[in-house]
Amino acid sequence: MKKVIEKARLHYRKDLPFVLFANPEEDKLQAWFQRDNSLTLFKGQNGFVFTSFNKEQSYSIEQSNSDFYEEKITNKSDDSPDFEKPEINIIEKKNFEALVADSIQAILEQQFQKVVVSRKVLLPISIDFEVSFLKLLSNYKKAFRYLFYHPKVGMWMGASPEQLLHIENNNIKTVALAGTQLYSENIIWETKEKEEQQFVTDFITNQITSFTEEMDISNPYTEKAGNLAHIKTNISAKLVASNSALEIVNALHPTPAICGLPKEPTLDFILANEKYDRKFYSGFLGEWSDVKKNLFVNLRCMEVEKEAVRLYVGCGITKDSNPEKEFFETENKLATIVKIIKI
Ligand SMILES: C=C(O[C@@H]1C=C(C(=O)O)C=C[C@H]1O)C(=O)O
Repeated sequence: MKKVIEKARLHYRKDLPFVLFANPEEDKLQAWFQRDNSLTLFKGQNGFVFTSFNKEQSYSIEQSNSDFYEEKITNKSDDSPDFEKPEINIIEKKNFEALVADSIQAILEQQFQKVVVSRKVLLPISIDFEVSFLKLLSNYKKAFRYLFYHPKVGMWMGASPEQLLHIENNNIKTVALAGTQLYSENIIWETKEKEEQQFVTDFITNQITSFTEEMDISNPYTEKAGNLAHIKTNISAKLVASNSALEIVNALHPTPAICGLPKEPTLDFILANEKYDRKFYSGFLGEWSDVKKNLFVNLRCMEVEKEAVRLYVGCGITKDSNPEKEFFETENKLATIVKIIKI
């Protein structure tokens, strides 16, 4: 594993693009190191895809222009002290609660049924990205863990609990994930959370129906993600046409797990009201090849700069939401990613 981390350090010093990633439940670290610093648009070619929330930026670390490495993850769970979560900023809290209140109002006016609003938290610190990524790897084994760097895009890392799409041998798999609370032994979900998650399941199954047959939809169940719990439904089916993957991604993204229902008015609402650019947060990323597509939603992530990190968090709003409760939900999500920071 040292080899990949050292190679990443050298590549970073040379300002060359790379991505390191580990699939959920796998103790295998995979890496693509690009041979030059070109910024390549994603057009369905083999490689690693990195796409922004608004799809305006969609890039590929192309297989044909990169060296691939794979190593067993050997670092043990890191029990060094966690980075302390910053104190709550009263202005940020008020602003976010006002955004949630506006969202509820729009829902009551029947502009849409559910919207996911988010915020960004700036920490003026310089982090050790190698150690932080190692901590992320060992702390969130059930998540899709990654570190992406491109000199023309920046550095991002995260531990996503949410698969957008998996396609292999004409079998398609995805999930509907929503509803959040702190993890405990006996979790009870309220109607609000169940409804919020059902919106996602219905949207996804609707969007993929015309591309698939023999769809199988699991019952919703509780899924642990770090110290949080979500409601999850597994959806699988067979593809009716083998070259429809790009169309399916377009039909799915952005799902109501990170945007809203219906898609268009909620996207407009987010762009008009969040008042910041989500960039790659809640976009999608992952492997894309002729044999396999394995994409995840970019959640529980941060953007790493030389002297600052930006953390991105959001939550789903329905008519029954409570602004302060939703703010604390984003604080809990923040805690999962802040934990892995090493300065
Ligand atoms: C938007 C985020 O997470 C999404 C929203 C959730 C919710 O509203 O409960 C739960 C899981 C994710 O689908 C985030 O982590 O920033």
